[in-house]
Amino acid sequence: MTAAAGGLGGGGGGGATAGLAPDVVLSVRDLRTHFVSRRQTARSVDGVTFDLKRGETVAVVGESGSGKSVTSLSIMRLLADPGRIVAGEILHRDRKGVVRDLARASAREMRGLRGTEIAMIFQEPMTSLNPLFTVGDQIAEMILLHERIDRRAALERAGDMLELVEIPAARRRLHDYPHHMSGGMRQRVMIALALANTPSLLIADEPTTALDVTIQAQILDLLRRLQREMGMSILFITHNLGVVAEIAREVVVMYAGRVVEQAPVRDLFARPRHPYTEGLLACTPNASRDIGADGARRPLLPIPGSVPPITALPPGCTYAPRCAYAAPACTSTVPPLFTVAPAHLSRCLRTELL
Ligand SMILES: Nc1ncnc2c1ncn2[C@@H]1O[C@H](COP(=O)(O)OP(=O)(O)OP(=O)(O)O)[C@@H](O)[C@H]1O
Repeated sequence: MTAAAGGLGGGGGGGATAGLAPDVVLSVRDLRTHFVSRRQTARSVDGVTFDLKRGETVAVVGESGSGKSVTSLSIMRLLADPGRIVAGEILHRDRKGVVRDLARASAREMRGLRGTEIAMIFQEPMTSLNPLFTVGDQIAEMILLHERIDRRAALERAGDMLELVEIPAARRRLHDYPHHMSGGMRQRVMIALALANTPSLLIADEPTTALDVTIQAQILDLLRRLQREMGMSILFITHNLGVVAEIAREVVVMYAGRVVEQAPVRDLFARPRHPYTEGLLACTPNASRDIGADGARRPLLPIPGSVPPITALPPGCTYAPRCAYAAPACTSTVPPLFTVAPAHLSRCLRTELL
């Protein structure tokens, strides 16, 4: 694969970059990531498009298997074999204003970008933390990878990072091993590690899913504060629409590898326009929606059925087999994304019914 950075670098024009607004840090354009084997093709991500502005948060939401993680791993270029980006662009603007198409960046360029410009946090902190080293050493090591300072200065900075993520007695905890810490504290250490080099983009893949509700709220608060202070952009991956309302300004709803609805958070909650989003909202615990006009609690209703296997999608709208509004036309045509309101897209032939 050839490096495209030279051609796009500097934001000096050139086809793709020319259309990138100056406040956009990440522009994913018609991304297609497939897993092709001799027996079958999994179109795990099939035409995903969204923009993420500086200092803002976009949430990607959907049930298990909808393609959220494959989208984030495509951006990081950490796809497992035989996963390949087969089409589309992933334009990223670094802190110096240089725009690269990550879909075409070389492995060497990606190594330089991961951890400095683009960082990732996961549901399970132990996927990022090494059990054999103290948390201080791990954060210092991350800083030393990208900065020419001495070890003592790096450890000092690691202490600052632990303070930044509000770990009590931070400097003393530098010498702890990850397994000495609670799940919530480990998640804070992972955030410190991810933010050690002040990335322009943080990808957070279900970072609060494994935590109890109180700790979850604290971690979301922390991410919001750090985002305000550091000005980074966050791509937040979750299956939980309740969390989306807390953190994001814009939502991308995915189903079976495709975007089915995309809108500012408020509009999506006020008036979901795709039956799948309506279904997700109906099974999301949320105070304002759980209580009906009569004051009675509404039951949370799961969406019937499950996401179809990505290698055997039904023809037409892939949600039609589960959809209460499905009409005969839905099973013959893949609907395009319709603009149903300003900045609000829905991939449904019957959007007007909602
Ligand atoms: N290595 C792989 N080989 C083949 N198919 C894969 C591979 N990795 C992912 N897929 C398929 O891609 C589809 C999307 O998976 P993905 O992990 O992105 O879903 P997700 O929405 O993130 O779900 P979850 O919330 O469970 O992580 C799934 O159908 C999955 O089976």
